[in-house]
Amino acid sequence: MPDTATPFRIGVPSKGRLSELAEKLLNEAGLKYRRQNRALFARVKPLADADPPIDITFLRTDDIPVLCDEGAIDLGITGSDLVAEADVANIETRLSLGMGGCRLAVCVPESSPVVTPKDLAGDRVATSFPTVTRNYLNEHGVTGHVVELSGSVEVMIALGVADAIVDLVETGSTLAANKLRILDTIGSYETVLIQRKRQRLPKIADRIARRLEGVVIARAYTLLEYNVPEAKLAAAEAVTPGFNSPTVNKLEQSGWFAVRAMVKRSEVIGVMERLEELGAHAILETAIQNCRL
Ligand SMILES: Nc1ncnc2c1ncn2[C@@H]1O[C@H](COP(=O)(O)OP(=O)(O)OP(=O)(O)O)[C@@H](O)[C@H]1O
Ligand SMILES: O=P(O)(O)OC[C@H]1O[C@H](OP(=O)(O)OP(=O)(O)O)[C@H](O)[C@@H]1O
Ligand SMILES: [Mg+2]
Repeated sequence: MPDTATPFRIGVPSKGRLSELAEKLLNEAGLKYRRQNRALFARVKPLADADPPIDITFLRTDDIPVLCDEGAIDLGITGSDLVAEADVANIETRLSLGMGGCRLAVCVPESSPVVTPKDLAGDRVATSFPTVTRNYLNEHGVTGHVVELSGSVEVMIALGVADAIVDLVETGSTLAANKLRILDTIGSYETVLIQRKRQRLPKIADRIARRLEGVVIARAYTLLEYNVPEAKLAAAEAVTPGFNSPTVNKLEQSGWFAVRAMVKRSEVIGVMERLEELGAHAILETAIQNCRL
């Protein structure tokens, strides 16, 4: 019998760049809460009367994978880089949340003679991602000394503590400011929803994941509507295939069709220009607040 007395716990970052992003995402998915000063929990209305209460649990971002693995929280919002670093067995990624994109890179001074990862042999590598770093060095058959730190890794070469670093890169401005260059990219990461492999309350977890998925898709897509002559309809549908398929309706004006389709936000300007070139008229873009597909 599942333990329905214990609240359903969602671990979210208590501070830092992901904290507000996570709160906004959960709010848009209908999970609204207010954190009282520095409280550890904030209660959300249950999704259904019979459900246990849902507690948003405010944690260090890097602790969320471990606490999910230990069963202290049922779902967690954290960085997939931190999931890789935690390297725990009982969790899985349920959903990419379309935010917090970044890379983990091996970086060396701009003036360094190092050209390939093998040139790092015997070097000191400073990082706050020791597990990922050791795995990377092993994969490349390189023995190096990993200097484990909790932050401000980018200054360790200048401090004479390291010959290279493994750190997160988003815009590259920290590297430039410290006269560092990327030797190799270990991986790309983003913010994810994680869950225990054996869910305590799977129905609630599924419902929350579906709500978040609706918001994530709505943020990534926009709705495009336009009118197009029959002769160009097939070409236009190829430009706007939609999430599954476009909606097409005959217009009163003979030989013309109205098309409505979801288009990736990142592509919509180019799509509108291609439709215009095809002879489409009344091309309208509408934001999608939420969706279920
Ligand atoms: N430029 C970035 N620097 C650090 N983390 C980033 C960056 N871009 C995205 N992220 C994501 O945010 C996570 C770090 O969030 P977290 O809140 O722990 O640290 P933070 O926002 O850097 O705050 P602080 O480092 O001050 O604790 C990373 O693990 C990564 O998934
Ligand atoms: O490529 P960029 O856009 O410069 O971002 C990467 C930098 O951002 C993070 O540091 P953060 O700002 O989180 O400070 P921290 O070192 O205290 O975590 C990360 O540790 C890098 O140093
Ligand atoms: Mg940081």
